[in-house]
Amino acid sequence: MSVLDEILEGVRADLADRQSRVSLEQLKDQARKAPSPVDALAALKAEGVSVIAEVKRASPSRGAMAAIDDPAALAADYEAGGARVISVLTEERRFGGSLDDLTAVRRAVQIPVLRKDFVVSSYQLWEARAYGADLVLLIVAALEQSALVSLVERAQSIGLLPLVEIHADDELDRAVDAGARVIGVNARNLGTLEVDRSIFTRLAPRIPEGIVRIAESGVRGPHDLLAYAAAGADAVLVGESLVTEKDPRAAVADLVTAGSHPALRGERP
Ligand SMILES: O=P(O)(O)OC[C@@H](O)[C@@H](O)c1c[nH]c2ccccc12
Repeated sequence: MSVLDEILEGVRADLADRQSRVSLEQLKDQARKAPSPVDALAALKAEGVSVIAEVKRASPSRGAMAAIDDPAALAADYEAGGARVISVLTEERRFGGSLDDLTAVRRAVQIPVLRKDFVVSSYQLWEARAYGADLVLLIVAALEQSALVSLVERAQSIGLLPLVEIHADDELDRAVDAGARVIGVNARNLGTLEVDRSIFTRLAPRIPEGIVRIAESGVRGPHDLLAYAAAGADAVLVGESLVTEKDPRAAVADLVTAGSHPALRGERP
């Protein structure tokens, strides 16, 4: 079984448990009372390379990574450093996240917040909204095409912007067919956990004009951001190198400075 399959098994079990405790009607009610969504598309399309800074305690590839006692304070630091979006891992078993982290972060920042999880059901979209997310990750490799299509539509209909994640050519076609307006290329293969940054370089030129292109994983500092930018990234998603930093605010600011260099303006190879 691949790592992704193992993760999905745990995700489905935890989801069934939550569904037995909280009805969809209750969730929808909570979602109606949540703060209205922030315009995440505008944030991602703003000038320069947008930095999406991630709150992540652990991962299957690294194990425990950072303690993060106060995710809200970390997110506020990211925002102060110039991040345009905050990504919050909510998967519990392998990434050490929670929906409570999502709410804590939502309350601490003004910028859009992404629920980073393994979404397999529209129930999780309502959760994302109920706990304050503006964007939701949809991983093509984890979904049948019909499920991907309906989750993209459902997410949009409840005010969530879907970030559709791919790792291979056929997945790009599926993401475009599903109507994705924002596509993330994950340099990490979720089957094997290996990182290969050249995958973004290879896939980005094939992403149709008008779709936001995000490079995910493997950004260790400004140098990697610039390489992704040169390959056409509108935004980068950065986790490990920020959560393990002593001064995450300064680390984000360094990335933002690199990403706002005038030489990058209008770049779209
Ligand atoms: O920690 P990194 O290498 O900066 O990567 C961040 C992010 O791309 C990674 O956490 C991620 C990308 N896609 C995912 C899907 C599920 C869980 C995690 C991820």
